[in-house]
Amino acid sequence: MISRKRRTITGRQVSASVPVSIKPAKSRRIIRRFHFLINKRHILCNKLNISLADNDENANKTAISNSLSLELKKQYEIGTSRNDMESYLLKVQSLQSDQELARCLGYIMHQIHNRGGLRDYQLASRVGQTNNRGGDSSKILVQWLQEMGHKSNGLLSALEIGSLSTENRISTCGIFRPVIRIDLESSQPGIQKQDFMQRPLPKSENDKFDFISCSLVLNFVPTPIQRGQMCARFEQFLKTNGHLFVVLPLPCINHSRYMNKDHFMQLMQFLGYSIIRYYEAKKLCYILLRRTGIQHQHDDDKFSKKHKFYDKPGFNNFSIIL
Ligand SMILES: C[S@@+](CC[C@H](N)C(=O)[O-])C[C@H]1O[C@@H](n2cnc3c(N)ncnc32)[C@H](O)[C@@H]1O
Repeated sequence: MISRKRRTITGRQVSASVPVSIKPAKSRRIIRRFHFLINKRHILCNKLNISLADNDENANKTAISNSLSLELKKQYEIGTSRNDMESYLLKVQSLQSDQELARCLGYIMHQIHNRGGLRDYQLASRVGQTNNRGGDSSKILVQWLQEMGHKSNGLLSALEIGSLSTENRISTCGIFRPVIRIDLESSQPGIQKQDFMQRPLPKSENDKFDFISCSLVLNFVPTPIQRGQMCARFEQFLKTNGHLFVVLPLPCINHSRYMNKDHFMQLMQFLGYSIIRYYEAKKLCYILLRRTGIQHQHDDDKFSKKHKFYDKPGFNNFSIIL
């Protein structure tokens, strides 16, 4: 159970202190719906030749208003005819006219940013972090750090990307001070609204972090190239020998045509990390890496292209390209 400020997932008004609980099936539905929207957004942007270099709402609005679209802005700002738009979304691949494509994109933006799509997605994810649903993923990180001899003396700085709560173990364990928490959409005080890809670069080694946590964020990033850009960017925020904690849904690693555990590890080694810990749970995999700065060499196109490792029915297309 968690506290939430504005409304329940069904739209009912609640006071700040009323805890909200969402049944697992409903959480899954919200999360699936959100991934459906960002997937369609990606297809539409490609068809419209709009480059959404990030997930930022304002950047999206700018990209959109520069390119098309009274039609699109109209949909974005007021949103209309839900049933029609939903049926359009199911056939975006076959839509041809820019006007139709722009209407769909505007509708998606409206759903994500104005109709609470991202907010409800975060809420569903936060409910998934409660103890009776497995707890937040930084529990594993803290357990590992304690095994490695780190004490609760607040000597290390941490950046938590995609932060949904100030109460996660990373914030309460006492090992880290400060913990800077950022998210595309701040869901509570203490979490800055910021896109990591737009975060100003540190000016000196001292401004860098000892730890970066990136739990269930890479899979949220819409394209393989943008995921690669995020992986490459961590380095600029990490002190030498600093640690990076990555959590991914297990199917990204064990059920993708274009990714597996070895390939992910080699990609991170190529970027100058060594692997410290790896753990697979039922649904997630947890990886702790240390930034050594020593890059492992590989064939030129090993990470700059997709390589098909498996071609089995039901596999997904998760990949990372540098
Ligand atoms: C599934 S939630 C995961 C949250 C939490 N870290 C966890 O482990 O459950 C993904 C979050 O990552 C955030 N996110 C995605 N891309 C981001 C970026 N470029 N910068 C900051 N936050 C980002 C999203 O807004 C979303 O709240």
